[in-house]
Amino acid sequence: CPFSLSSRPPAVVVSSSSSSRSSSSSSSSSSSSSSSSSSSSSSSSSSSSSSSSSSSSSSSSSSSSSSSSSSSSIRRNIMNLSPNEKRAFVDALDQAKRTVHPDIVIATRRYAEAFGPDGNTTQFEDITIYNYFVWSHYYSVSKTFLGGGEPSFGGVDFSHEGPGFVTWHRFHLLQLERDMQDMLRDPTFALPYWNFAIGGSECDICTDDLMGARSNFDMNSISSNSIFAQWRVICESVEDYDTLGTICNSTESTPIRRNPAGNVARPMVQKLPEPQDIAACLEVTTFDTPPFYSTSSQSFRNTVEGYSAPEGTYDPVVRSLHNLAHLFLNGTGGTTHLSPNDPIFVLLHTFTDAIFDEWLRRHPAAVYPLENAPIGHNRDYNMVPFWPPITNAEMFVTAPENLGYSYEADWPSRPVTLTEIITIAVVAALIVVAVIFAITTCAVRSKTYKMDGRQPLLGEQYQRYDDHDRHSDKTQSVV
Ligand SMILES: O=C(O)c1cc2cc(O)c(O)cc2[nH]1
Repeated sequence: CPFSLSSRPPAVVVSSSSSSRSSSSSSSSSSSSSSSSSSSSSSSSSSSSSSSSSSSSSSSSSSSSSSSSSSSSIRRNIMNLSPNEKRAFVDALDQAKRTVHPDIVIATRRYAEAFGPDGNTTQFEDITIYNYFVWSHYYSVSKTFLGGGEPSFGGVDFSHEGPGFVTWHRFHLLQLERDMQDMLRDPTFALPYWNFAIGGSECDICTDDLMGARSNFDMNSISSNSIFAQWRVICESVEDYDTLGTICNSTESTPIRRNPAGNVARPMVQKLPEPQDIAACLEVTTFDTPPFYSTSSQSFRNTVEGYSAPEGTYDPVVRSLHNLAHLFLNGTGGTTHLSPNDPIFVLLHTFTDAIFDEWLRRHPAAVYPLENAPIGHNRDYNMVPFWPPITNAEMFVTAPENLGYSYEADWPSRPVTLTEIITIAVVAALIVVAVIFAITTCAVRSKTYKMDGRQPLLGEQYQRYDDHDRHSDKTQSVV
């Protein structure tokens, strides 16, 4: 069982309550059947229970990644949820924000100080399910403390700018989804997604029934009608972490900041990606290319992450797809060490994962780099800070068949190129000419035939008969 979730991330210990999770990366069962979700302490029972995704038709035809029978949860477009389902999802997130994680505690000091000044006082804390989701992302991007007055080293990122970007965030979401399934006692609970590739400068999910509208009083805040206006962020004291060598703890501080499309200093991030950007990205044929970094060209991973143009060409000033959606949010959700504090992070990343899954489906021979990727990003490396160990390779598989979830999604088709338009026009013209030729030929033949049919009975034959008579041997008798 390579990623049983009954345990903890590195530098984190399991609390006494143990849940009996079972999941297998190979068997596609994500149903955490016998989940003991002892939502101890701060759990306030939010009303509704499951935002379980019932049926609902995936609209149109195109290539929707179909749900397989082996999938126990179906991730759907949040805009397609019913009002009750929307409310249930928002409530479930809020419940996760307030429910202490039944299995995990976080380390608040580095290993050297993990047992306290007396060597006997462990420096661990309880943390809520949602805040653990925030903490693990922070931990993966945090700088390395070097001590001795040296500035902390920021050259390591376990979850971005490398092939592990897609696999790391996939497991990150899966862990949250399973924790929430346990909390809700609903193994079919599924995280929805935000189709951020809608172009324009409107945040369609920024409404009070979903992720919170903009406050009327502060451009950078969430409306007080939204439950998310009550949320407080963790991991804000980066200065301390980098200079004192402390680690983010579970202390909550300020409200979420968000000002969609409001970055006046950077017009390029005032608009969301376009649908055709997804189509172009899905056509990039190679999963990742050397140097397996944010400078990679013709790399699907770097394209969906958003350091390349949608067609796959690296350009240092370009921000597209996932990165563009983060930067568009312009606030908590646009800062790497804080971004999951804004719950839009969940929906932005489920959509990024949906693109990854569709790409895997279309490129079954895809290869994940074995070596030469940044630290933590090689195929068989464990992803930091997840525990028990789970490798990138284990998440590089199609979700419906292997991981127990699927996406209900329609994918935009690539716009037709000028060359294709010209080719189509030429072929169409040739067909028209051929049809006209065929019709004309038929018409002429039919006319000839009709004229033949109107030949008088005494025609050529008789003339020939006459001729025959005229030229034949006169000695022959005529009957
Ligand atoms: O500047 C970027 O491209 C950028 C910001 C940002 C924030 C975030 O939380 C991410 O996960 C990625 C990211 N990229």
